[in-house]
Amino acid sequence: MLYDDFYIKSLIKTVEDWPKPGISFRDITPIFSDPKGMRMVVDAYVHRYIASDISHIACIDARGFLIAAVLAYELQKPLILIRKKGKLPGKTISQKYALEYGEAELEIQEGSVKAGDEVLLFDDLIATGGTLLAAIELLTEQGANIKEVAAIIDLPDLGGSQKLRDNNISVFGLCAYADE
Ligand SMILES: O=P(O)(O)OC[C@H]1O[C@H](OP(=O)(O)OP(=O)(O)O)[C@H](O)[C@@H]1O
Ligand SMILES: Nc1ncnc2[nH]cnc12
Repeated sequence: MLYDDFYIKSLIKTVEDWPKPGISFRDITPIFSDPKGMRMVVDAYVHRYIASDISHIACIDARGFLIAAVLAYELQKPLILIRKKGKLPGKTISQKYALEYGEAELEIQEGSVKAGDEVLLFDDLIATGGTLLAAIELLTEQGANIKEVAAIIDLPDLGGSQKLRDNNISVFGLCAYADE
């Protein structure tokens, strides 16, 4: 199904002053209750990555899991979960970070990637880029290469996608919300 930016944006709802005053929260959950929207988003990523040489798809807790799991299934690639602190059993490596509306800590299981792995890192949204940069640190610390970062929404005014590009990370955002 051909990607239609207008259609996808008609599904994404903006909630003002949530979870904190001053934040315009871009709610992607209606995409998942709309089979056409879900198909359109998944197809856009399948089309982009079907012929690429990615070896793994990594994704970030929690909204990043939703599309990444379907994409990993479609592309038949192993899926690596990067989770909020305290959720993964066994030996983990963790990384603290700041995001648009708070602070948190991400973890990955030790040995989930290795040198030579070509990872597509997926999250739902790029704001300040703090979350993705922390995830990149966890993956590269174990020797993996970040082939590309993909997200449904980019908020370029918050500087995250530029910060990633400044760190030589390739970034693919499906749709963008710049200051309207
Ligand atoms: O670019 P940043 O400023 O770091 O913000 C982007 C992150 O913020 C949201 O995650 P959140 O921690 O709210 O988690 P959730 O997916 O569990 O709702 C979103 O899903 C991204 O991961
Ligand atoms: N403005 C925003 N909307 C939805 N998720 C977010 N994560 C960080 N900033 C966000």
